[in-house]
Amino acid sequence: MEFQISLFQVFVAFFLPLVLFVATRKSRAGNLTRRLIPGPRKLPLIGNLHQIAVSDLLHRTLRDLANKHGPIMHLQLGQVSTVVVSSPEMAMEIMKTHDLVFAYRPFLVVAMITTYECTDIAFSPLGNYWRHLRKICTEELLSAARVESFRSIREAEVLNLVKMIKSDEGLAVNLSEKVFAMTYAITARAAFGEKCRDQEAFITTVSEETKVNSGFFISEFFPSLKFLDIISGLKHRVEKIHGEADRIIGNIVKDHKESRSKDTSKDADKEDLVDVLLRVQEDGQFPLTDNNVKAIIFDIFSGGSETSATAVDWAMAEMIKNPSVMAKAQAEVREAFQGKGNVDETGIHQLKYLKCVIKETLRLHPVFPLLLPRECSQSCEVKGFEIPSKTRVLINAWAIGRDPNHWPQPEKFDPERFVNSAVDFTGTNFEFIPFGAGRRICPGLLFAVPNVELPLAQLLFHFDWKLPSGMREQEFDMREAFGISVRRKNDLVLLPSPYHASIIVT
Ligand code: HEM
Repeated sequence: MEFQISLFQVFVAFFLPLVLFVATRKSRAGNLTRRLIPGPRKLPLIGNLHQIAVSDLLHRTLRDLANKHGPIMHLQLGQVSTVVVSSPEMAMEIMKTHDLVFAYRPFLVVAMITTYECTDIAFSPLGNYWRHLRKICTEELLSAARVESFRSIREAEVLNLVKMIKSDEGLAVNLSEKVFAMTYAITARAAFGEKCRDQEAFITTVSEETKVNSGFFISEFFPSLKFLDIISGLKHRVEKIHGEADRIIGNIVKDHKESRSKDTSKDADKEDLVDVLLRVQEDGQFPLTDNNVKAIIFDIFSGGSETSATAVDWAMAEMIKNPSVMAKAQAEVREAFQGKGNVDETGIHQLKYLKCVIKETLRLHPVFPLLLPRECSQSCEVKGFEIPSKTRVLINAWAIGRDPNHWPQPEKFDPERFVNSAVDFTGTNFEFIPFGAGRRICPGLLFAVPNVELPLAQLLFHFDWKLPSGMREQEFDMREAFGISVRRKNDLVLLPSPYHASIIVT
């Protein structure tokens, strides 16, 4: 990460004259909004880039700027005219009132490479192809019935996690590492079925690709200077990693095709996600190429694994910092599953307080603090401000979740605020949008929730948790790492002790 920031500084220092020359000729739409939407003063050519480069945690920098300039703010980021939205009211304007205009994604060089030319779900432009993919998600891939069909996979992998923790009894465990490995294993089994060749290699490559994608690409701010990504070697690095991931997923798809041609009688409820996509491909009602199938599987991996693990990680960290919350959540889960000695998904709906803990975690730590970037498809008036076509729009869900006008004591971790509250993350309460809202809302919500609930319930049921000796809650590290999705900067290392009523660990 330090490398990426210093690359930016080197860029500003040495390439500025070049930028001056090219950008004056190629800059488009940018300045149109200047007199219309408030924003900080801009420098020639780099605009406001110097103001956002002060920290690598963009959501925090943007919140500080919004506090000075307002909930709708214009920034000129190099050549890219950008509007940042930081209040629930403005978010509702973008994602509800004018959702059709703003449900586009900007063209990003790195996304072109890693998403098979934007034929995945997340970066595909609004249109028939994207609509069809979303339909496949709701009806087939990520439906409630499909998610339920993966229940035994989740239960088995979470139990594995519990057993692994138990096997290191008496030692501090790197919980982050183990939880990330577990969610990748769940997604891999749901996507590919029982262990398939190269599964481990695929997981390693995808997580590497996710890391590189979170880096700083000059072309994101200076689209006309794409060649600098080539000179810096970043484009080559992404292409290399993606080439390897493509080779592996290509083999997996090929193996699935071969086994389908031998056995055509697979029950729909036994299908893995690659099977589902290949069946849609075979049906032929909607043309899906092999690359389209691969692009969708990549989305499910990058969307499905790290996100849930990140949420579990932050929830455990917050509970360690707030022992009374942990005690209450633990009492709830132990009371509900006392007779069984283990948690399964049949009774998990009883854990009302745990659900509040998860909501509170996602309020303070939305996995994508700026959601995914949107683009305005045609000039549009929003609350009296004119946003020109092609403007990039960032929605600061992190700042919105901490808006003092909507959340009393916004910085406090207090799950009680969700007890007896109807506020939910399904995209109708714009003060709480960790999964986004509108047409582009996360289609993996039903898949994500049990991936967060079950591990947390099991971790709380089977173990008591504390910090390794010598570390106190007050000095516990809660820093965030740089990235599009925001993980903890340092892994969560905790000391577990087994619970006597557990049938697994005692
Ligand atoms: C805690 C877990 C998760 C969180 C917090 C989360 C959050 C988000 C957010 C904020 C967006 C962008 C919404 C917007 O632009 O308005 C998104 C999009 C998306 N998510 Fe998730 N997600 C999670 C889990 C998942 C899972 C499990 C899957 C798939 C299995 C998934 C697949 C996707 C896809 C494909 C998109 C792109 C949708 C589109 O552009 O049409 N996500 N997610």
